[in-house]
Amino acid sequence: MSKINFPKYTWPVAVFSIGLVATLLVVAIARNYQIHANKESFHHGAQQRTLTLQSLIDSDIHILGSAANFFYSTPSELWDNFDVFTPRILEYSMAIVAVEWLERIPPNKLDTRVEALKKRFPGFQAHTVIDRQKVIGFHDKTTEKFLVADIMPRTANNMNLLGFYPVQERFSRSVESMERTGVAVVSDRVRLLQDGTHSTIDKTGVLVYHPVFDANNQDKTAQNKPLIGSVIGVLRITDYISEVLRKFEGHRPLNLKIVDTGFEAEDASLLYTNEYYSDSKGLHSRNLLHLPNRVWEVHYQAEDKLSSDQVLALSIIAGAGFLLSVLMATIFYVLDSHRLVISRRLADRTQQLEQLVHQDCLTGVANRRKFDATISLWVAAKKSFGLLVLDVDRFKSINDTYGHAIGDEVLKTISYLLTDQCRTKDIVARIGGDELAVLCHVNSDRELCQLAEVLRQQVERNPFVVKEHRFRVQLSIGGVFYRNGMTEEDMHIQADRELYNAKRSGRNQVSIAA
Ligand SMILES: Nc1nc2c(ncn2[C@@H]2O[C@H](COP(=O)(O)OP(=O)(O)OP(=O)(O)O)[C@@H](O)[C@H]2O)c(=O)[nH]1
Repeated sequence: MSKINFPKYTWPVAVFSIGLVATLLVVAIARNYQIHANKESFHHGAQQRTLTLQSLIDSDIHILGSAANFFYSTPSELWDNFDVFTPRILEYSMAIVAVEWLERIPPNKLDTRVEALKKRFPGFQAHTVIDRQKVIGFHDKTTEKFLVADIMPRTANNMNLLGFYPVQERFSRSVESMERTGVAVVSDRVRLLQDGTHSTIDKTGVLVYHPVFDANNQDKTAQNKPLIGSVIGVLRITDYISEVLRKFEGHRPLNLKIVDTGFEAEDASLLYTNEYYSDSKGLHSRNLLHLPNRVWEVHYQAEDKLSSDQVLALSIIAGAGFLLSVLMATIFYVLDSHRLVISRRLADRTQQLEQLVHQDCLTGVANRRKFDATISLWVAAKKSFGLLVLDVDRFKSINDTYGHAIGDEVLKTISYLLTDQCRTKDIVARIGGDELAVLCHVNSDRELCQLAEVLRQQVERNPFVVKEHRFRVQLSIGGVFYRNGMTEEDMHIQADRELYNAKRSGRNQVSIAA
C-alpha cells in the first residue's frame, strides 16, 4: 500500500488549527457560562436588594404602628409623654424623618386646643399651606381639622411643622381610606414640608398614615370606627436607597428605579432613579415591593457586559490555548521533521543495501545475482540483446608475477574500461574469479561482434603500470546473440563454448556464435 507523503507543514498546521478551534470553543463556552452566571447573579442581586428594601420599609411601618398604638392605648392626659416614648422606637429606623401626631379636632374645640398647645409649645401656631403659600391660623373654622399636635424628633425643621393642618383633597381621601379599612395608608411621592414648599425642591418623601381609633368606643365595624387622629411617619426614600447601597457595598453595582403604581401616583410615579439607570440598555429585572395600600415596582438595570476580571480570565484561557496550540504544532513539526529525516535515511540505506546485494564488492559492477536476474528478465521479455563472456588471459601469471593485490587492481580497471564502453542500460557483471560478462542492447550478431572487438581492443591498448613494471592485459571473449526460443542456459552454454574457442584459438580473440 503506498504511503501518502503530506507536505512538511501539513501536520503542524493541522494541529495548530485544531488547537485554535478547540481554544475558541472553550473560550466561547466559558464566555456563555459567564454571561449566564452574570444574569443569574444580577437577578439574584435584584431580588436580595428588593427583600432588603421591603424589610427596611416594613420595619419602619411597624415602628410607626407602635407610635400609633401609643395614642390608641394611652389616655389623652398622658399624650404629652409622646416625647418619652418615641426616641426608643426611632433608634431602630434610619429613614423616618419625623413622627407626627395629627390630632382630630372638631370645629368647636379648635381655639381651646390651640391655646392649650401654645402653653405647651411656646410660639405654637395653627397654619397650613395653600398653593404652596403658608397660611397662618385657620382659613375657616367651620370644619374639623387634623392638626400636628406633637412631633418627634424635635429638630428645628420638624418644630416648624407643629400646628400644621392639611387641607388637600388627597388627605381627606387618606382619612376616608383609614376609616373604611382600618389599616395604614402610604402616600404617593411628596415634597416634605421639612425641606420647604418651593416647586424646585425635589419630592423625596412618602408619608405613612397610621389610624388611631377611640379605644373606648365599642363599635367594631370599620365604617363607624371613630378616628381620633393619625400618626404620620415621614419617610425619606433616598435614605432607604443609601442603606441598601451600604448593605450591598462590594457587590456588583446595580442601577435602580422605583415606580409607584398606587393610588394618585400618576403625578409623580417615579419615586427614585439613579443617574445611570437606562430603560433601553443591558439587563433588566422588575421586582414588586408591597406596601399596605400600594405596590412599588423596583426596576434594576446593569450593563450586559463581562467584568474586566472575566475578560482577563477569558484572555488568559485564549492565550494559554494559543500557546498550547503553538507548542503542539512545534512538537509535531519537530517529530515530523525527525520522521522525515529517518525515513529519508532509511530509503538511502535500503537503496545502498539493494545496491550491495546486486553489486560485486571488488569491482563495483553487477554481481552474479544481478546478472542472472537480468538475463532471465531480458529472455522473458524477448529483448533484442547479446551476451558476451570475457576472461582475462593468463591472469594466474599476473597474480603470480605482481601479487594478488595487483591482480585485483587489474580486475577493477578492466571492469571500469568495459563499463566505460558500454551504454548505461547495458549490464557489466563479474560472474567468476577473472570472468566478466556483458549483457548489451544490440540488434544482430554483427553489432555484438563489433562491440566485443571494441572491448577487447580497449583493454589490450590500455597500459597497466605497476611500480617499475609496465604490462598489458588481454581478453578472450565469447558471445551469443539472443534468438527466440533460447533460454538463459542455452545462451550461457553457447557463450562459454565461444569463449573456449577464443582461448583455444590463441587467446586475445572474439568468437561469436553464428
Ligand atoms: N587477484 C585475484 N585473483 C583471482 C581472483 N579470483 C580468481 N583469481 C585467480 O585468477 C586465476 C584464474 O586462472 P584461470 O582462469 O584458471 O587461468 P588463467 O591463468 O587466467 O589462464 P587462461 O584463462 O587459460 O588464459 C586463478 O589463479 C585464481 O586464483 C580474484 O578475485 N583476485
